[in-house]
Order: sequence, then C-alpha cells, then structure tokens
Amino acid sequence: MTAPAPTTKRHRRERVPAVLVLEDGRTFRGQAYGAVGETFGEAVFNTGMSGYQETLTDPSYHRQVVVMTAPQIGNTGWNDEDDESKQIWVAGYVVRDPARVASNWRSERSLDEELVNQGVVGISGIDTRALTRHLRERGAMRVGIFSGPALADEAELLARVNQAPEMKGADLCAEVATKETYVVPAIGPGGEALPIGTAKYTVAALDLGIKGMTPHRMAERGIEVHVFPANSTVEELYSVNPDGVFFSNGPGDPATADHQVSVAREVLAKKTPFFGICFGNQILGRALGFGTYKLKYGHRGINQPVQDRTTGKVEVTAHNHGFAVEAPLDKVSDTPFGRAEVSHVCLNDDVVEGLQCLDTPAFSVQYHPEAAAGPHDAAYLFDRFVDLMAGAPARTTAGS
Ligand SMILES: NC(=O)CC[C@H](N)C(=O)O
Repeated sequence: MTAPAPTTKRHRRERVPAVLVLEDGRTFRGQAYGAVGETFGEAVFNTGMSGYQETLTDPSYHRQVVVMTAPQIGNTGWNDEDDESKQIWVAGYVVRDPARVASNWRSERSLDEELVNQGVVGISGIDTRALTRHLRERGAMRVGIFSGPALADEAELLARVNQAPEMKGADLCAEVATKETYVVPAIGPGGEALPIGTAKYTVAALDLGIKGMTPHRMAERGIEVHVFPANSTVEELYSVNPDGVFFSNGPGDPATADHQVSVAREVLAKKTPFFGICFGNQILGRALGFGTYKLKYGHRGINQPVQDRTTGKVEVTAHNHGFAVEAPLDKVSDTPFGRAEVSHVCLNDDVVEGLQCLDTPAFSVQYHPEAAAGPHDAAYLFDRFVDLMAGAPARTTAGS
C-alpha cells in the first residue's frame, strides 16, 4: 500500500496585536494566535518538540497558559484522532513562530483554526526563550493574554492579572472529569473490543482529568476499565467488583484533594491493588502521610530522565506536573499502611517521581507512562499493575 500523499494547507490570517502580561509586570508584545480576546491562567512552559495536540487536550493543563519552548508549532496541523479528551483545556497558548503551512496526511485543519473553533486565546511572535528563562528564574506565575485592535494600557491589564486566581489552593479536578461513569472495554488478541464482563481484569478508575490514552493502555493489556467521576465514593468504585483501583492525572493543587485521599486510604486498607499516575501519585503520597508542595516551575515535556530505583534503570519520560510529593529519598518510611519508599526519582533535580508500598499492593508515578506523545520507556508500569492484580512478583521491564 502506498502512503497517502501529504496534505498541505496554507493558512493566512490578519495580524491582530496582542500582549502577554505576567503578574510581576513583565510584558511581551506579539500577534493574536487562535481566538482574539483575553484569558488568564498560570504561565508554564512545555519543552516537548512534538505532541502539541495531546498537550492542548490534556485536562491537567486546565487553567494554565502553556508556553511552547520549541519555536515552530503547528507544522502537522490538527487531526481528529489524537485528542486526549473531548476538548482543548489549556487556558491560553503561547508560541514563537506558528506554522504557515500545516502538512501531514492526517491533518484536517490548522492548529490556529482549531484554537479559533474552540475559543482558545493565544499569542505568537514573542521571544519564548526570554519568557521561559524568566519563568525559570522567577517561577510559574499568573499571566494574562489580551488581543484585539485596541488594547487597554498595561497598568490596567496588570491589575486584572493580579485579580486572577492562583494555582496554589485550586481544586479543579471535578471541573474536568466525567460526570457519568463509562466503560472502556478490554482489547482482545485480534484488536477487537471484548464484550463487557468477559475481560480478565476489571479496574475502577477515578477520573481526576484522565487522558484517553490511559484506559487504552490498560485495555491493551486485557483490562476492562470502569471510569468514575472525581467525587465518587468507595462504595461506588467497588460496585464493579474491581481487581484493581486506578487514580488518574488531573489539574490543580493536590493539597485540596481531601475526598480522594480518604477514598485512597480505604482502598489501601482493603489491600486492593492500587496504581496512580501524576495527581494519583500525589494522592497516594498524601494517603501515606507525606506532604505535597508546589515546584518552582514544574516539569513539562517529553524527555525527562527518571531513575527506577528498584532496578537502577533510567527511563526517558513524559511529564506534566507543577506539584510534587515530599518524601525521604534515603530511607524506607513507616506509614499507616506499612513500609513505603520512593521508587522513582527525577535525575535533573531529585524530585520524587514514584512511590511504592512494601506491605500493601500499591504504587504510583508522578509522570506519564501512557506517554502520548512521548517515549514508551515507562510502559512496563502498566504490566506491573497487571502483575499486582495477578498477585505475581512485579516485573521490571516490558515483556521481561
Ligand atoms: N498531570 C497531573 O496530574 C498534574 C498534577 C498536578 N495538577 C500538578 O500540577 O502537579
């Protein structure tokens, strides 16, 4: 079969002035990108050179204005297959040099058009390197993007940025999670969806902002995934008689997730196999009695080096987190659920990237083993979850 010819599409738009105003008063002037208007959020930067569609549709970015450090964004346009959720979640989007031509055989429209369709305000043509260095030195902070033919003066815009809510203390997961429970069927050996109720394992997944790829990675391993709303109770999760419980990624400050922490504690007490990703890792940390704290500027990208301390192996991983768990790296901790240790650590800055209980079948990671876009080094963690449900000793790499 010959590959379809690439679809290229030229996209022209009028130049509308725009300004980005940081809460410390620094401003950057450029042109409107995406919808024209105004938006507020927390300014964060993402270092991924690809995967912008998955980044934009990751619900963990809710209320964040994402600055792309890769200078050219939009080159492969927008397709109808790669979304991680039902919509774009970023509060605003910042790029240096938007593609003038979208070229990819799956592209349906340009990124700019999709941002307009979904009403997402962005800015282009600014020095994203200077902005990123500023955020790295001063830390993530509130920001506003304003565009239109006539912009108010900067003092007035700055005052409005300073009225926007902060990310610290924000309780956001229920805003992005499903309202209704749904089922992702397990995938059979021939790639077919297995009838509900026939899969080898059933997992109850608490949706705190889940990315579509996560239940898919479980389904590929013969798991039927029942996805529950963020505020579900333990009784609701156990109504499907799960072999394992999963807590997803999600936006906001984990210090606000008291309900989910109490649900996690009940799961741990029942000794049901537990796996958490990102926000789910922070909740497991809190359930074990550890604290969480806000990182200066967080980890967002697809090439972060993480060491699995249980094997010594280093993996290249996808990240999106602004908070982290505070747990001792150099010793096993005693927790209400037995001994626990830090299983994974980021080699750039020693931030805790994973937790493992030694007396309870539970573990979690701060990063994204489902990795779309991104490397697949950490996919073995889904196999570890299967092993935990099978009652087998954990395996260390995919297929071993
Ligand atoms: N991707 C996530 O789950 C992020 C978790 C949390 N909102 C943080 O920023 O750290």
